[in-house]
Amino acid sequence: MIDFEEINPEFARRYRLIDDSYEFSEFMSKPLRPSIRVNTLKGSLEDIVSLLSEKYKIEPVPWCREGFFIDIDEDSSIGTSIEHQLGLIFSQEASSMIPPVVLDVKPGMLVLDMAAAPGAKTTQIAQYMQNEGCIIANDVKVGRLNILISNLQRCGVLIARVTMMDGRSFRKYENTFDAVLLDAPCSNAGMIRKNYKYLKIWRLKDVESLSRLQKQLIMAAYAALKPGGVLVYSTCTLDPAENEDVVDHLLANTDARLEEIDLPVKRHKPFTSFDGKEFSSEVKKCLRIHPQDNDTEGFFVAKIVKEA
Ligand SMILES: C[S@@+](CC[C@H](N)C(=O)[O-])C[C@H]1O[C@@H](n2cnc3c(N)ncnc32)[C@H](O)[C@@H]1O
Repeated sequence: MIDFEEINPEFARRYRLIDDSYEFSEFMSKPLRPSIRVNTLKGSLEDIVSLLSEKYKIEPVPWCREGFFIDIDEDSSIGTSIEHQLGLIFSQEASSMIPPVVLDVKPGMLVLDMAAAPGAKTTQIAQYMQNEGCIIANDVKVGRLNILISNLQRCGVLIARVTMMDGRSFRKYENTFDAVLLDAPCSNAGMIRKNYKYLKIWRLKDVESLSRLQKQLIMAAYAALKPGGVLVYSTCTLDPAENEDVVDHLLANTDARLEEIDLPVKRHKPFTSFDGKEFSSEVKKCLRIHPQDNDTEGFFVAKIVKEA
């Protein structure tokens, strides 16, 4: 089993406060189950699933109709498969399929994906919109935008306009978007199962500066949302400073409201206080997923609405 204390004592100290269970350490030490999302912009779900079933053993992801765990040996990569190259499937971690499901977009909407690269969620949103409407797919990093653009092209997404802006500057587009996804930059603790490098590079001071950035991004995302619209905030980390604290900041400074996330996903109770800070009891409506809950990455999702 992975020895957090030996690899990164600062991480071990912090995460003892977040989840000190044996199961947490056990699942953090296991490699992730590979999973894919079927891209219905390139064919029907039934046809692509039947094609995949001829080659692979697949098992549905309970919370995403197009998601499947896929039984491949560790050495073979989905990324080089013909199905992936043709855009029929997207290699995507199962918990990361949740935010677009919760965003609940419709064809014809104007949607902002504020931190979009490399585009797993943009392509998922586009398939739910059936390539009708418009998605502003934004990111601040040019190298990651190039990967986003190639993913959009591979998946047949026709409705995305790619922008390269600091997400915080979207605050000037007040009340503009029908739906906004902020899949925020984070300390990536949820991704340790994918690669132990995320454990080695984790620093508490980064969590603190990311928390400040996330609070500014969520305020801009909410400003850009139309009344009556939905904002989804998500991270692949479990630190309350990057999750409940950020949502609490939005609730304390705006008229934002939270909604329950009703999906068949096992979950942990959100923190209503941490590190001497109290949060609004509303944050109980957020979805906090620890790796042992569903054998996935650690993940956090909040569904926020702006009154019409
Ligand atoms: C968790 S990743 C997004 C993953 C993406 N949503 C997906 O599903 O493929 C967070 C992204 O935030 C971007 N980012 C970091 N700071 C940002 C900022 N100030 N404004 C907009 N994007 C930013 C990073 O470049 C990174 O691509």
